[in-house]
Amino acid sequence: MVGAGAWGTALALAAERAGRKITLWAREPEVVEGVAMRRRNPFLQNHLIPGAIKVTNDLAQALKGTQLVVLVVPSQYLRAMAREVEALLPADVPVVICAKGIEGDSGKLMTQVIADEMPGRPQAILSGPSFADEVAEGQPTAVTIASEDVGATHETAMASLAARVALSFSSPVFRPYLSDDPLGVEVGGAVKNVLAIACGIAAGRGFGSNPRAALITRGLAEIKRLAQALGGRRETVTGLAGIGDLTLTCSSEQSRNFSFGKALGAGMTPDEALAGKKSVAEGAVNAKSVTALAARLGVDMPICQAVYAVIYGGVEVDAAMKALLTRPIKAESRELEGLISLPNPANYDEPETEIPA
Ligand SMILES: NC(=O)c1ccc[n+]([C@@H]2O[C@H](COP(=O)([O-])OP(=O)(O)OC[C@H]3O[C@@H](n4cnc5c(N)ncnc54)[C@H](O)[C@@H]3O)[C@@H](O)[C@H]2O)c1
Ligand SMILES: O=P(O)(O)OC[C@H](O)CO
Repeated sequence: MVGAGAWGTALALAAERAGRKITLWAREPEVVEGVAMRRRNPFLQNHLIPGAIKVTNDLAQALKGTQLVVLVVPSQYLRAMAREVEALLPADVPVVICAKGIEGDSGKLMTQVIADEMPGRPQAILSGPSFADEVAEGQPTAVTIASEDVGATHETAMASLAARVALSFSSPVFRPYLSDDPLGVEVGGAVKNVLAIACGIAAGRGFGSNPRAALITRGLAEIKRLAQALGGRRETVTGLAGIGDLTLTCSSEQSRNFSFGKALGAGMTPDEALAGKKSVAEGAVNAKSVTALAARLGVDMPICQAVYAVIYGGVEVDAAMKALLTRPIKAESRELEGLISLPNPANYDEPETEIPA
């Protein structure tokens, strides 16, 4: 397990429950010390880590003899980490990507980052609605594991990397589903972080259930559009890694992204809301990469753009909301999308607030 933040640690516990032998690689000496001496990780404080899980900050030692590497560092660090791992790992050992994000500078998906840095290496992606704390606690959780080699037949699916990874984690409390659409799976994971910030903002502003339901539903339409533009399938977006994760993170204060948004909605600046946080609110980074990628592909993602405008454009929450709600009236269905655009009378008295792209 390369990365011993909350999620790497929870996945180590899940795999240990599934009977695997785990070595946890941690970047921070205090994490190694905490796990080795007290069986506690400061990133996931409430859970005892069984002695069978080894911990080290020596990457070569962690990778020695391993049959599967699970990469669990945040998306902005994945490229550098993959480069380090690649130099130490035999070519045939597969990797599982667990980061949810799109790379800032390049706009690349995590699978593309791995293809750049670990060319030819078999890769799978694990995503879905899964708070680390609940997985660590052994609460029932279902995730999606995707790899391109799942194929269309029983034989190819059974022999796929996704199936092998699923067996590595599967236990009576952790149920993986297989997918052959890594792209659709990862777009869901990256964009839901930004949408969770939007829902947090609405909650922090004091709004209730109607705005949240609207943001989740229209946010899902944004995920679908981006996934499809990149070659993923709309259908994948209705699965655990799409609507499942979106529903989870948009409705719980356990989500770091939702909580970050809530602080913004309550009036904090982005810097104030992020100050002193050891854990990641990846959507804050992804608001930039998602909107840049959408602009490059010509994909309409107004909610993500509004979040970007609040975090980076200095746009006030109320102005961003009004701008979203008073856009031209459009059709909801896929078939009519793009055909209808009515001037919105709700916008008649004031010029529309610009949401910078
Ligand atoms: N926490 C969850 O509930 C959860 C669930 C599913 C997926 N994820 C995803 O897993 C990934 C890891 O998140 P997390 O929750 O474990 O993180 P975390 O916030 O708990 O910990 C931060 C992690 O970032 C690492 N880090 C900090 N600076 C680094 C650097 N320069 N280079 C490499 N690593 C560095 C730390 O070592 C630590 O592992 C994210 O992409 C997240 O979206 C998290
Ligand atoms: O706390 P968040 O918002 O990073 O969400 C964690 C996981 O991605 C939930 O599936």
